[in-house]
Amino acid sequence: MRTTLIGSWRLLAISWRADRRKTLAATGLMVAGTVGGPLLALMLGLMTDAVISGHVTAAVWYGIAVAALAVVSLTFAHFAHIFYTELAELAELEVVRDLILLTNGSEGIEHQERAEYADELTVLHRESRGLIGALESLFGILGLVLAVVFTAFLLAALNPVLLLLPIAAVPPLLCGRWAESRIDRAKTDTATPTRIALNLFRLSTSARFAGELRVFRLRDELRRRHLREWERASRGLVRSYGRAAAVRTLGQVIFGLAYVAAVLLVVRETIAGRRSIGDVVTVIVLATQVNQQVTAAVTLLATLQRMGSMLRRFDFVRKLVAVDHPVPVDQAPPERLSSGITLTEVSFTYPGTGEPVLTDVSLSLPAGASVAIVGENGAGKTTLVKLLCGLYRPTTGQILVDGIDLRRIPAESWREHLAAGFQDFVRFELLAGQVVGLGDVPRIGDDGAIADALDRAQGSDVLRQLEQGLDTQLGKSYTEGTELSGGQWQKLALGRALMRENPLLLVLDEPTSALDPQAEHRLFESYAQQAEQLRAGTGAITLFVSHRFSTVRMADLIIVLRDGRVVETGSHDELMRRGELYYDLFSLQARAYR
Ligand SMILES: Nc1ncnc2c1ncn2[C@@H]1O[C@H](COP(=O)(O)OP(=O)(O)OP(=O)(O)O)[C@@H](O)[C@H]1O
Repeated sequence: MRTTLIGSWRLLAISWRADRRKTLAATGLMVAGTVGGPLLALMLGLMTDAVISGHVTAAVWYGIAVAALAVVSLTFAHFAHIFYTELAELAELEVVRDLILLTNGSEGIEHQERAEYADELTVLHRESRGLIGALESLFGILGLVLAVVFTAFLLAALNPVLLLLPIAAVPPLLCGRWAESRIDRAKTDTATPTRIALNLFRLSTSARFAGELRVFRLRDELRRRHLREWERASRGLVRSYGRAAAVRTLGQVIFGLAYVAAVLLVVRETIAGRRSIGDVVTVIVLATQVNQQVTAAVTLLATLQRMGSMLRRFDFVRKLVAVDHPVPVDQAPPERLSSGITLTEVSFTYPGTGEPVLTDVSLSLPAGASVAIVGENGAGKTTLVKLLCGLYRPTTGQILVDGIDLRRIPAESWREHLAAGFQDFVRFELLAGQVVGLGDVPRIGDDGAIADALDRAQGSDVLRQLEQGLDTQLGKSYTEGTELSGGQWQKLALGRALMRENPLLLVLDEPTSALDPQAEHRLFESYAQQAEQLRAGTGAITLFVSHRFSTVRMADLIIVLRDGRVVETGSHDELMRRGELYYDLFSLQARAYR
């Protein structure tokens, strides 16, 4: 009940924030529409008595009142609906915006690794579509409360025993609430298979994976898996829907018996001459309305309860996303790096996993240096990069930027001083210029800056191949969209990484994996120049992760990772002289290319 009440209050607040005038209008219309019902029952009774006693004028006026009230109760709800729909659209926009902010506006991305976060988000996405129904239910309930009070008053005036009729409405309400909470629990229990089934469906229908799916003949396998997960989810849901329906029916049967008893009571009093025929008409109509009110209340409360649960889920997700700050966040990042970035005994374990991915990493990345991180697959290179970008926080140990604990620098401010090209870069389906310009949003329309960044990323050739240059729409989602090759997308992503002119840290995580050897070579020459400029400008560190040792050797400092530990650091020459892991990896690759 608490969840429903709090949820209703919050829903009303969302609606009020969205549009006060429309909220008031919708409430007024709904209240008038629902109170019209019991009034109509009263007028019908009075009209019947007027007809029987031969008071024609009174009967006509009562008849007009009945007609007017019938129009009010039948039509006002429709007018109110127009307002709800608009309000619900605005409210849904607010909820969707909150969802996007919750997912992307947080400090780190730890929460996105957690299964319970993904499950809650799956349910939230689905439930947020029900806002129109929820708002309608909320206003409907407000009107119903008034209608029930008014009906109870009229029934009590006829015979106080009839007040038991609304009381008999309590069992269906309780049964309805119980049923709804079972359904809610079933949704949470089945969120994991639902999410997996949705992912498999996306995988099976996405054009991006179509080639691989066909080559490996995965269609049937994916379909089988999708079906299995879907059946797991729907079996749980169907079972809970069945139980819920049985319990709801039980509640309605209890009320039905009370309804029959109430009508029989008034009929008996009328036969005994203590009541008029008009009273019987009034009671029959009122009792029918109580039945409708109860059925409506059960349905509306169920919707509200569902919405209350959705808003509670929001709070749960907010808590998951919230980051506790063990140290005050009170430092600005330096405008220029003077000493560099230091890691002291940094260890990191991904949320929800037991094994550390990085262990006791202590490093000094000097200001202005170009640094390469190498190591076998799974050694922890990308994880280290993500820690430096502030996407995760070390489980233990510290990262210091010119002596300032990174945790004390607001995440947003730190990221403003980063430029990054990731291994799993995003293929934004936008205009080509925007795909690059997103790297520095304030300059997204600055064609000169975009062309310059692309030039430094050795990606100007991509532009020349596009018919409308920077204004070419990219992506297969558009009929007119141009699709690019993997390497072309990567060049644009690199251009995006180079849009920011004065970063403190330029991160390039396998920036050349999709490029041909010539393009790669030109790119690294260009990086060397940029690293030089950045060194002179902001003292920035250029950090890149690469498996290609011919490029790695250019770095001032090479860090060799193995199983999450730093096993060697030094320049290419130093590491070659040492003759350990770096020497082995380098020699192996050199032999393979010979
Ligand atoms: N999001 C994640 N959740 C849990 N474990 C993860 C996650 N991402 C990576 N790992 C694990 O962390 C380890 C290091 O991964 P990481 O991506 O940092 O390696 P890498 O050195 O960059 O590898 P590669 O050269 O293949 O890109 C791997 O064992 C991987 O399974």
